[in-house]
Amino acid sequence: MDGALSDLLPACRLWDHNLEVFSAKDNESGSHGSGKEFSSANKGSRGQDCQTPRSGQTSPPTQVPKSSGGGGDDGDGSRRPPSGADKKKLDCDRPSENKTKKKTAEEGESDSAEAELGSGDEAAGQPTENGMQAPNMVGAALEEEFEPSPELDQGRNFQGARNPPFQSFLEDQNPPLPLESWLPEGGVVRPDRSAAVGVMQGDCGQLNEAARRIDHERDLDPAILAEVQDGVLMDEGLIAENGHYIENDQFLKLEQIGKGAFSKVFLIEDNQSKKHYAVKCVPLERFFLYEVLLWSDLEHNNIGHLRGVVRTGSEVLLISKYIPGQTLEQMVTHRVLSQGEALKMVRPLSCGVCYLHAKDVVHNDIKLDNIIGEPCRNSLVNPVLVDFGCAMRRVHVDMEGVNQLTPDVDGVMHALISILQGPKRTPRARIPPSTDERLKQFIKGVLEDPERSAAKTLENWPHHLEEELDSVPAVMDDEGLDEASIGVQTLPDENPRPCEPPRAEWDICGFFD
Ligand SMILES: Nc1ncnc2c1ncn2[C@@H]1O[C@H](COP(=O)(O)OP(=O)(O)OP(=O)(O)O)[C@@H](O)[C@H]1O
Repeated sequence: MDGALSDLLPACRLWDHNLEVFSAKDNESGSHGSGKEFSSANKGSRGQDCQTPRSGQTSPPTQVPKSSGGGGDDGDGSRRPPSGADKKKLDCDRPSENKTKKKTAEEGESDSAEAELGSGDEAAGQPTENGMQAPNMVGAALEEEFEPSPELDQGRNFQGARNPPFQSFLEDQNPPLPLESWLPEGGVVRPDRSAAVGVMQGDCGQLNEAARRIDHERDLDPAILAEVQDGVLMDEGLIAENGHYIENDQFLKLEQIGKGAFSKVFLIEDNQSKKHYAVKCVPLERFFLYEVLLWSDLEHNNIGHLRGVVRTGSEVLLISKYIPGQTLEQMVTHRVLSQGEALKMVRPLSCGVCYLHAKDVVHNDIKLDNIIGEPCRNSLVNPVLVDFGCAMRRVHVDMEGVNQLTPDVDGVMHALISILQGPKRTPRARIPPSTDERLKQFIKGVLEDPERSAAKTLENWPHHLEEELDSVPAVMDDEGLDEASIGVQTLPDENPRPCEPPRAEWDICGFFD
């Protein structure tokens, strides 16, 4: 591995160089690209702390995407809506938009772009053959808001276009470099202005396109946003009507089933199909484009399925397949699993993680809270990984001393240990050293190899170990099991490390040496 790494050192520098460019762009614009390649996405964008590595964990360099289009960063990486000053700056950066507004004012017409644009459009708001609403007054206003400007067309608010030193650097090159050459492959381009506005049935590509559009829409006047929905549904059980997917009209909210830092998750029922889905409601300013781009084409038994994205007013609904059951976090507080059971649960989880890695997606936030235990026919549960808010695209250039899959390997190990610790969560509970060594070996083998398919993972899984450990209790109970025999150690109370993996023993980073 070392050899391969040193061979790649020149490439590392290239990557670092690109990182600078991406960081500059992202910091300025908050346009996150297609998720094709980037160093590290994190929930910093939504004010969460997942960029903080777990103790002792080596993490890839972190960049904090900031609010797009003039929105700011609160210092903690969280997004906030554009302030007055931001908006002013944004206005300066959008000459064509200013021009339009100025023209409107000069003509003494209504302040509202809708009024100006809507007049004479007789077909406005009428459903078309495909059930979509024809561009109406509001749609026209949206288009007006998206009046093209060179930099927006090349990659929204592209840093180079508004940064004179950077632009002159490009021009100074011999031959001069076009701005586009600095966009990452598949970088965010402005959505097609003729794209329909409303909610439609579509495929994964259309869903991603809608997500990009929604990401841009955060800059729009809330009054305009309130008038029209936008989004794509890609499940036959989610049925939009006349470009709408509205609570009570097209679906019913049944109950709240989860809560994130900035979101609430509800169980909904589609009014026509009567099918159930989970809907994560995120304020538009907290909408994280990468979450959708990286999640939308994932189809695996152990990965949640994104089925639709809809913006309603200033809220974005991420609609996914509903997974009945508790999170593993909730589960382990009520059940004590044997080591074998825990291992059986980690097996399909590892398959899901291998599937992700084979698709170059690193989840980056694997923990019991983000794994839902779907009841199966046998008494076990099928673990399903959700929440792609921290996910990142793996870059195919190695970084010095950092394996990009480490956070996920670490996450699976941590999950396994947390399951084994069970309800008691003794600060330093751990499995017996002999088992520890064997587990380390196969989890290392299974998860560090991005080429390994999920099927191969299953093939190589040490089923014998599961059987062997089936009868071995995972935690000491209140009656006081023999601590030595199950390898549980408890640190003194003054030094508690709840929910922390015992790093020294697992030495996960050491796997990659
Ligand atoms: N598809 C689903 N089916 C059932 N429950 C779900 C589903 N998706 C999410 N949940 C529940 O909602 C909780 C929060 O969801 P999720 O982890 O996606 O939000 P979050 O990322 O924590 O939110 P935020 O990004 O605002 O922090 C989960 O822990 C789970 O209990």
